[in-house]
Amino acid sequence: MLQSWRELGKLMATTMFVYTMFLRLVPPPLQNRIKRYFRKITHYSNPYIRIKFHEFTGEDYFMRSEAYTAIQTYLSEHSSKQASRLKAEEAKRSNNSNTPLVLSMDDNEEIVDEFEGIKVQWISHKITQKNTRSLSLYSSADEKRYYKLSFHRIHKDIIVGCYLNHVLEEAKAIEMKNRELKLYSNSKKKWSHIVFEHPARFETLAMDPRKKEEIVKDLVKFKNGREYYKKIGKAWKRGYLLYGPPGTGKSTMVAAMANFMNYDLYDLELTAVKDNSELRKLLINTASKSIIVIEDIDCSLDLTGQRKKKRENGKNDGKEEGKGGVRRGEGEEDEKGSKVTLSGLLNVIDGIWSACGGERIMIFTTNFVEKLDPALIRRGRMDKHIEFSYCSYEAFKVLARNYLDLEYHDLFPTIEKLLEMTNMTPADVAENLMPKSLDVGVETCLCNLVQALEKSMEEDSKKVEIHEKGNIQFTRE
Ligand SMILES: Nc1ncnc2c1ncn2[C@@H]1O[C@H](COP(=O)(O)OP(=O)(O)OP(=O)(O)O)[C@@H](O)[C@H]1O
Ligand SMILES: [Mg+2]
Repeated sequence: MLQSWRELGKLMATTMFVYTMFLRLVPPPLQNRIKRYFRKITHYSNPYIRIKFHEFTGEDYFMRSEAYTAIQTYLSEHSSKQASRLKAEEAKRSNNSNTPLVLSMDDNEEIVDEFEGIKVQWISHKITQKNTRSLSLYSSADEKRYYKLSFHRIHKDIIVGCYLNHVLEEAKAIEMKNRELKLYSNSKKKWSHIVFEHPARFETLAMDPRKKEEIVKDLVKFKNGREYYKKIGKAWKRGYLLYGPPGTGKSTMVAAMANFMNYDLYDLELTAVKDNSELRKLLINTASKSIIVIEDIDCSLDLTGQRKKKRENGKNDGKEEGKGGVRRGEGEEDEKGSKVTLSGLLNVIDGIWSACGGERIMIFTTNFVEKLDPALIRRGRMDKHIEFSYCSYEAFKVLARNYLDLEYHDLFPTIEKLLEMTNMTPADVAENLMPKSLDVGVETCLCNLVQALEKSMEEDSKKVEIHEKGNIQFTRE
């Protein structure tokens, strides 16, 4: 293919040369007519179609073309494998890319791309024009760049109809992959953001590997589920409830999910939301491909009882005051705190927000799942409930790998037994494994952990003793 393009190029160049020489010999009135005929002849004899995408468009060539940028992104992913002349530019910082440089094809370089078995050719052209008007001290020339796409006439419909769309979609996906993630938080009715740079990854998360794999599969299925959600007529949203004791990795899991999905994170502080309508506005203003997390949902709203429970001391209006001054009923006034209600939250999750296109994940975390209103966490709202518990031996092995670069040690079996006999959170195990100074060796760290586990066991047995004594006294009384 490339060979035939080259040959065709040579033939065209020779023909163009002969043609221009010939035009010079012809008197001007005849030139236009000859030009018209020549265009017709070349149109029928040349089987290839060429499309140019200029870098700058608009009347004064001031606007950078989005199509050009997208093509550049798309080709930079393919060109580094094919093109022999590349140019390097500094990459934007991103969680998923460790390479500081991005390679793309150099000017006047060409590559061949394939789509549904059809080969197309891309050439990056640079034209340098003398710029007499330029006041720049550094450059006296105007550089114009464009990409030229060539393909056989018979594939026109597929290339124009599908391939170009494919290029734009792929470019979007590449940009998403390489972008900086953002962490949004809400204050004064608005979202503000900072760059999200959390190192948590599924590989470093200490939990049962089977459970981890199940969660990863679930996320992948969700990510690729655009058509599926359309087919079943459900909004492309998924809810996760993460519950378990403090320090078991719930917040770490949220960060790992954001990194894995390459989604922005919206940390929604419900107690800072004035009322249901503000909540609605905030949620509508979240972007597609994002995770909205409400940490410690049991503390954010009073969602701990039945929604219809009546207040014992006051007028029985079917509403109750929440822990943070947040109420559970509709329309109740509270001058001090947030007036977000459980039903308000449910309405937003199920209502308008669900109708916002694009994939979004909502996560609630809590230490007390049993206190939550079942309506809030029923399947369909919180589709997947993930329990976080105390450190198992499998989880310990991940932490030992993370913190000490250790696959096995003679103390591992002792630690395994101790972990079966007492409860310690991954946060505490991690704290004990962390070397306290640079000269502390692996063995010292493991011994620290063994001691901490033994101490925890002693405390457990003391608690049992006190409990038993209490029971005995109670029965005597
Ligand atoms: N499963 C885990 N895997 C790896 N590190 C963990 C895990 N659990 C806890 N840690 C470590 O302990 C620290 C605290 O964990 P994290 O904040 O995720 O706990 P949490 O479950 O969100 O607690 P809380 O309920 O108090 O919010 C983390 O910074 C992390 O270093
Ligand atoms: Mg947390």
